[in-house]
Amino acid sequence: MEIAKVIVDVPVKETDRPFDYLVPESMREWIEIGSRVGVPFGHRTVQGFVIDLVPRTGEETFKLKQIQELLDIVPPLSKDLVELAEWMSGRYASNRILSLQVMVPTALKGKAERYISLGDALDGQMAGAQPDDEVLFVWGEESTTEKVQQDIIRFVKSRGQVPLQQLSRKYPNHAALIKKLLLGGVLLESQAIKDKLNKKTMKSVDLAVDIAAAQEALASFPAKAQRQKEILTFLLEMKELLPMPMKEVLSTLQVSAATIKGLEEKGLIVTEDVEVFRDPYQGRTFKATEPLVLTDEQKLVYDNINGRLQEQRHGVFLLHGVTGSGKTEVYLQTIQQCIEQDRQAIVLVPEIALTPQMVERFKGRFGDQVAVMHSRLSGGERYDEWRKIREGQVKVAIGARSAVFAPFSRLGLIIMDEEHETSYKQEETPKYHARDVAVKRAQQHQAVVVLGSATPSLESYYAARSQSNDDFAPLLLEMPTRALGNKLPEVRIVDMREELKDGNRSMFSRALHKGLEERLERGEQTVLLLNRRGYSTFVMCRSCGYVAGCPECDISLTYHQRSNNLRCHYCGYAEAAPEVCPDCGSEHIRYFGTGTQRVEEELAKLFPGIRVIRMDVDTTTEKGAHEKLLKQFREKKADVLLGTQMVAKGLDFPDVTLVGVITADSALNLPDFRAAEKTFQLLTQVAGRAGRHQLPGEVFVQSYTPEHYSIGHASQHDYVSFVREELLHRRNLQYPPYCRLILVTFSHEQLPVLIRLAENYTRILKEKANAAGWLGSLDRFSNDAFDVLGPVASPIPRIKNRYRFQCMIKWRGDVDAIGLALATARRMDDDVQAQKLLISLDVDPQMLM
Ligand SMILES: Nc1ncnc2c1ncn2[C@@H]1O[C@H](COP(=O)(O)OP(=O)(O)OP(=O)(O)O)[C@@H](O)[C@H]1O
Ligand SMILES: [Zn+2]
Ligand SMILES: [Zn+2]
Repeated sequence: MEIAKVIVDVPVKETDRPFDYLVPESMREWIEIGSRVGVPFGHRTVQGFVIDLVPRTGEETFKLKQIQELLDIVPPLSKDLVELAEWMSGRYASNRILSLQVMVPTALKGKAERYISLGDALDGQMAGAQPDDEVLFVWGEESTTEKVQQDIIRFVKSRGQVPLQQLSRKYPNHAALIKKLLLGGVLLESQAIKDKLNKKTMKSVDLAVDIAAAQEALASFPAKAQRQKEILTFLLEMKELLPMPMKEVLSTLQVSAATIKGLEEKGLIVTEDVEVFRDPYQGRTFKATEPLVLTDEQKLVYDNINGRLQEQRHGVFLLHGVTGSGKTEVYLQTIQQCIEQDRQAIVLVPEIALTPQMVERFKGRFGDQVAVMHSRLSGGERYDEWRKIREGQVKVAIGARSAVFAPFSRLGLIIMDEEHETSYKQEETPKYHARDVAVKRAQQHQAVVVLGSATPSLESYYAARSQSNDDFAPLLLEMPTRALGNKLPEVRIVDMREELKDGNRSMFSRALHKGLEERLERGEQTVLLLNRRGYSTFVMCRSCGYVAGCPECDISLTYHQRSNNLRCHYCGYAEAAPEVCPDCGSEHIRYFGTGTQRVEEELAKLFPGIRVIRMDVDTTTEKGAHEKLLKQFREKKADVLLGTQMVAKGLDFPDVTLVGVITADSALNLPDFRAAEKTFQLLTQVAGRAGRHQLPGEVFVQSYTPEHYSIGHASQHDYVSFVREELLHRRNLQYPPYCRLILVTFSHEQLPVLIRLAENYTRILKEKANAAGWLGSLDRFSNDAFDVLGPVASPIPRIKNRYRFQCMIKWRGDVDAIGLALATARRMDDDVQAQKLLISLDVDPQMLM
């Protein structure tokens, strides 16, 4: 007997370690690292993942319990994913079970029993079988694999669906073979019959006899059975494709269901329900595309990446290519190479950019070899896509963040488009960043990572420039010009303070108004961006652009309506909300608020008859809505596409010649040290939507602080100057990439208890750091550093009746800050138990609010 190390599904600290279970003899061949099992735990049975198997030494002092059941035949996780989960748990201070679970589709998390049925790859397998041969596999009999295989197939076929447990009991010594059949699609693993919802079946037609018998029957058919003869002939012709969907037979031959029934009664064919993969893109045709001849710039980049790919050696590239430089074409051709090596590729895109246009480009080039993992897919659809990946039916997986766990076995390439996007960071535990996971996973597979963006994150760019960070130092590749040779659009900044001064109280400046008018006359299109991020939270003067900021932290203060004061969410500084502007004395100081709906109304008022498509959270909640709206816009059923961040990314519309940004500053004033970076990125991206094809583009950026460097550099499309200036700020204030952050959030129902415990935590943390000899504060010139800010009330100070406090750890170098933060949290276990304190760690947080 062997011992399995199992991580159980009880996500509390006490159980965050492997437990030992005996592997019963009957499961020995079936259980592998990555298997999902049911094990007794306390008084109940819980699920768990096998993360290791060790031989039994016989020295166990107490009686170990046995694994009770095996939940899937093919383990949902492979050994490398189990290792990755372990790494992730350490890297992001997450419970192991949560790290493992994030890698498997939700459909697999349920308790439903697994069943085995026949898959649709059966044709070849059944060709030699004699369906009426009654010799069944006999226990102990010497037999060839071939024979066992036929036997298994016949067994499953005769029962329709066989519970997994039953199959493993009947064939205890043929686990490898059954797994092979499952991976080859000959057998199919599915949920219990009771949740039929999860499975889609199709009425199909198959031959009930072998080919020779069918041909024989055909030859001796009476002449009057012409229709039946046609069907049989057709099925024989299509024998490789059997079973065929009934619908297809009916429509191709124009025969009736009754005729098919007649043949079935003769025992020549069978009709049955066959499970089909739900293809969410079914019925949509994708125009096939051919590789384009690369421009010189593209070629250089491509050669670099491909060189590493051919060596089958790990490497990370940061592709900095301006909007429209043709990054996608480089991705496509690199993927082609990867496929030709018989390896597989993952393409990560921000959820928001997972538009049909993006999918179309990959489906257009690689067709059915692409699986799409979209969060809007149903659980069942996602499960199907996941299975296609695991079974090697597809070569490319495209999806948001979690697609980084696509269960490919021969991974060659991971592409991360728009690598700067914050949505690559998961906000729930495990709070992983897909970029780090991608790099780690690629390391395991000797695969290549390509991080692409027109506006790389400062962390990535800095790492590439300085080559200092050893576990992540990408090689920098640049594409500074557009693939089609056209210029980047001209960006004009409109000073909204001047507009107000001149009596224009509208949300549209005169220039943008005129621009819109011209587009309407010429029948060209406009994209309008309303950056809603951060609205209503900061205080700004409409006369002079003054924004209330923290004197200590260089971030804007957040307005708190209830207490009518302004607070800093980093250090806790607070002041009363001003009545008049402290800078210019104007009374036009207020907290900001406007919405897409208001813009839409204003547009209708100013331009009667204007056709506007509004795209924001309200109009895109429905499945497929996003896609429908974009399609309408592409078909020129509207003059204006108005929306939030959603309209800024990845869209390529030839007739868009005007882009307007209603208020560029709104994100600048968030209490987030990345505010300037985010603003720069957004402006650059949205400006990049204009003039991508023949027609030249024009961009108006409306702003109350036009002198801000993020706006100025974005208008010049000058990434490098922006970065230089931004890095200076980051260095002065000691923010990433000059250090790393850990955000520790505490919550409790009682405020005084919370404050005491949060203070305890920070005190212990500081003491330990001191004892370890790490510096107390961040010195600009020290290599190792550790510092703690806070605790202060969280930006959202109470959620669901729990008060929240937080502290921020800044660290750098060889100090084990993550370990210390976690150890300190665990040391407070008693408090956690007795007083219901919750502590959550966010390593490298993206959201500071
Ligand atoms: N080698 C090429 N020859 C001709 N056209 C090309 C070539 N490469 C790209 N294009 C075209 O240039 C346009 C811009 O390319 P693409 O959308 O891939 O740029 P991108 O770098 O991904 O831009 P963004 O960051 O804005 O999404 C597309 O219409 C694309 O078809
Ligand atoms: Zn003012
Ligand atoms: Zn502050």
